[in-house]
Amino acid sequence: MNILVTGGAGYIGSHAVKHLTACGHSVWVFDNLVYGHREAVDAERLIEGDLLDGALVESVLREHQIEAVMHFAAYAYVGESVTDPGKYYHNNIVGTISLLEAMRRAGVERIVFSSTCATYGVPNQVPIPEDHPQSPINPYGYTKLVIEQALEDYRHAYGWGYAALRYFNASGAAADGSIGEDHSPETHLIPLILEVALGKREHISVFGTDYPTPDGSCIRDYIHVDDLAAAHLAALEKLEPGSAIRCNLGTGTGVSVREVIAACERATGKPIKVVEGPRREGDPPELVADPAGALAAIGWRAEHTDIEALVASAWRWHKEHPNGYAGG
Ligand SMILES: NC(=O)c1ccc[n+]([C@@H]2O[C@H](COP(=O)([O-])OP(=O)(O)OC[C@H]3O[C@@H](n4cnc5c(N)ncnc54)[C@H](O)[C@@H]3O)[C@@H](O)[C@H]2O)c1
Ligand SMILES: O=c1ccn([C@@H]2O[C@H](COP(=O)(O)OP(=O)(O)O[C@H]3O[C@H](CO)[C@H](O)[C@H](O)[C@H]3O)[C@@H](O)[C@H]2O)c(=O)[nH]1
Repeated sequence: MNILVTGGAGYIGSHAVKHLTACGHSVWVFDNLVYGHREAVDAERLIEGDLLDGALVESVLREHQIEAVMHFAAYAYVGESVTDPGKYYHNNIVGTISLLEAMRRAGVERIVFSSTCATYGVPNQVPIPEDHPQSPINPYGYTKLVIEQALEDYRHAYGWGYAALRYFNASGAAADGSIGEDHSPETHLIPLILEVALGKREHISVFGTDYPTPDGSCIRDYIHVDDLAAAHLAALEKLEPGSAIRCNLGTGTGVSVREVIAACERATGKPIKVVEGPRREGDPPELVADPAGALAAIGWRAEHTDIEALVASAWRWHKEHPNGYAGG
């Protein structure tokens, strides 16, 4: 299939591109490289451009006879979305509508969209099933919820098939060590801990030790990027005209911040200095996916379920690329 991957030079998108290509699909990457990395993808498959340029997107869709879009491109810093909401509403909503309209003009009617567990807000039930109310607590989560609704409206109006995949905490790196996580600035827990192991950072702060969890730190569901990539293809293969797939992508197992730190110590063989800090605003105590919906909807379940092995895959990338892609 001819597939356009927006945001394909970013962390999760580049892993999806690698997987789709390995499975024999013809993949084109559309990325403005604001946060993405040229080195993360095959240069011949990279189209540099912005989603807000609808005419360019339309011409790319037509030229490469694109049959389906995987849409990863977005801004994804929760904290920044609170302090600079316009940046998020503009890029994530206006940018996506620009993409959808270009697809409409070019006659492309299948899309797999990167949504997030942040659309649930503070859950009233854990593990979280797909029919849990969606009530985001930050602008980032709202932008993703708006697009979920837009996709439903396009399905209703035009008979499109779409999948909204709500990821939990994307983590890990490709098994062959070729690509990995390189966000700048980095805010995610695992790469920050690994920077301590590399000697680039003095300590890791635990954001809150008084949560109502067994060890007092927050619990999350860490899902390997290779599993996310496989889920995207599984969802795409299920898409029919008029079909709507909404599923959580997680392992179903919660891991606390302290447990992640301990797994990093084991995987790296290095002691990690920990500083206990206050809670970070907007962090729900526990976010864990109910994975049953994804198994039923797209026949997918996470294969990387061991946190130490997941961290080890990330460690391989960070050890070999201590300065990320910039270091070669
Ligand atoms: N990282 C996570 O844990 C997580 C969890 C849930 C959902 N998501 C979602 O998954 C997607 C990918 O996340 P990621 O961690 O790989 O982020 P990332 O920043 O590494 O990748 C996003 C890519 O999109 C590109 N981009 C952004 N706006 C663009 C635009 N207007 N036009 C063209 N390209 C544009 C960026 O340059 C970047 O390469 C995002 O939509 C994010 O909201 C991520
Ligand atoms: O230095 C740090 C960084 C994080 N944490 C904690 O580690 C856990 C994971 O934090 P991350 O920042 O790695 O991930 P989030 O759970 O905040 O964010 C993830 O889930 C969000 C939805 O809530 C968004 O989708 C976002 O893109 C995705 O990375 C949280 O409990 C956080 O408080 C720390 O204790 N110290």
